[in-house]
Amino acid sequence: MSRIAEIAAALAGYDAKALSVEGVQQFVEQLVAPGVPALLRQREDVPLRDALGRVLADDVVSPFSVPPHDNSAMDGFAFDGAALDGATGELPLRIVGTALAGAAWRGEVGPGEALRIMTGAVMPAGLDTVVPQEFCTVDGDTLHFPASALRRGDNRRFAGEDLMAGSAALRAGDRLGPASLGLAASLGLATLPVLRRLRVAYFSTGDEILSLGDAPREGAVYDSNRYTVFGLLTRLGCEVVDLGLVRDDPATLEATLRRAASEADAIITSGGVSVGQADHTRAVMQRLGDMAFWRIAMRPGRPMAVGLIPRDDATGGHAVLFGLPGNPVAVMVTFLAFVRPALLQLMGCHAEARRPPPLLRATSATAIRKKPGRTEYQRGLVRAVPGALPEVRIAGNQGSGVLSSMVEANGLVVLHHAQGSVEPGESVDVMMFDGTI
Ligand SMILES: Nc1nc2c(c(=O)[nH]1)N[C@H]1C(S)=C(S)[C@@H](COP(=O)(O)OP(=O)(O)OC[C@H]3O[C@@H](n4cnc5c(N)ncnc54)[C@H](O)[C@@H]3O)O[C@H]1N2
Ligand code: MOO
Repeated sequence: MSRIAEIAAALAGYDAKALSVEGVQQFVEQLVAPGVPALLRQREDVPLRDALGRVLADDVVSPFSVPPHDNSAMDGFAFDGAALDGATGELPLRIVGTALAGAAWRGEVGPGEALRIMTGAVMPAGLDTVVPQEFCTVDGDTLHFPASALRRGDNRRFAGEDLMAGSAALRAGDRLGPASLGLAASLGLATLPVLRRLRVAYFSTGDEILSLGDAPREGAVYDSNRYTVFGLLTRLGCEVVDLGLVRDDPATLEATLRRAASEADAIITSGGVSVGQADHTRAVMQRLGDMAFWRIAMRPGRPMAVGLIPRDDATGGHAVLFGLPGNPVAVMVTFLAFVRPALLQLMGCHAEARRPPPLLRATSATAIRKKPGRTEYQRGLVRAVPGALPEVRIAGNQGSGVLSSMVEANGLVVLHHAQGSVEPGESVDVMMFDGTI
């Protein structure tokens, strides 16, 4: 049985003509899963800066505690906080020396004494409290501060409060961001083991599409999808293979798909997956690969194809194909809903790193018409409202060819499958883009 038929047979209530968004997500997760282990074996060590945006191959265990010693969180004076017990009014302490960050203080600090200390300097044994210098008056070698200004233990940072020796600092499958790089650096690591970057090939189809540089022609539009897809893949950290604009001709389409499958782990096409008569795309995909053509209960993004295109070599491997609908906003929404999680899975990310951006609750400033029975994604502009839920306003024309409203928007209002129309003032879920798409 083909892999597509196998997954379809195992999914309760599967209907290729009426799939829910969640049904597609489950299907795609199962489709890409068998390809993941082979990719996980391909790894390299890279200098720390080059690890930004890559997926970590192994857990990183902290070889020592960070910070390595108890230290001061403030510039001020360290002392034994027992002096605060029952104290009222001004507390006098005798200053016996200075501890600078980076150099341990070797002397003794006894009862009634304090040590001038800088932020980050090691707390000497027996001292547990730091009074910030703003609270203090210094008179010769004597220090005064109001006892009520602090409590015992204030302004001391504990050894290991960031990382304990032996604890997991970073987890295999993490997507490494700026904080991860900094954390690795705090452990003294100059390189990190990362997984191979995922290679994704993409092309556009359609005889009415123009490449940049072509003269405008009646009835034709410029190829915007290839640039949107480039941006989406690059942000995800993929290596991109741009196979250009492909004419709607079976031989060229077949040659391009074969090349894409041999060069890449995944393929993204746009256009030609609906029911139009002139489209050869569907037929060629079906002939070459193990494919499903769906109508999804969502808007935009109703028609979509998914499948496996075998490689021409002897490995028996295949590339995962996502045939996205041609309309430019449908490309972005189907990418966010289905392609992004699948590519993150292939990249070796663990389940948490594959999650979609969290949904934010916002008050709709606009009436929204919506039929129950499909998931809708409307472009919205969210703004903060002091003391209340954020407000979201539907941005511009919602036609699935209208990219300008996507540029204007900062999030997608997610109208769930069973949800109906929304009145102004009702609250809705919004998925903020936040650098994701
Ligand atoms: N009778 C039906 N017609 C349509 C249906 C349907 O179910 N029944 N679905 C509609 C929906 S929804 C969509 S989405 C589109 C998807 O069609 P295709 O994937 O076959 O895409 P095309 O027909 O090739 O193009 C659709 C639209 O997008 C423009 N386009 C295509 N590629 C690009 C590109 N690279 N850059 C910019 N714009 C592009 C193209 O010019 C068309 O306007 O089908 C509906 N029809
Ligand atoms: O998928 Mo079409 O409206 O979803 O653009």
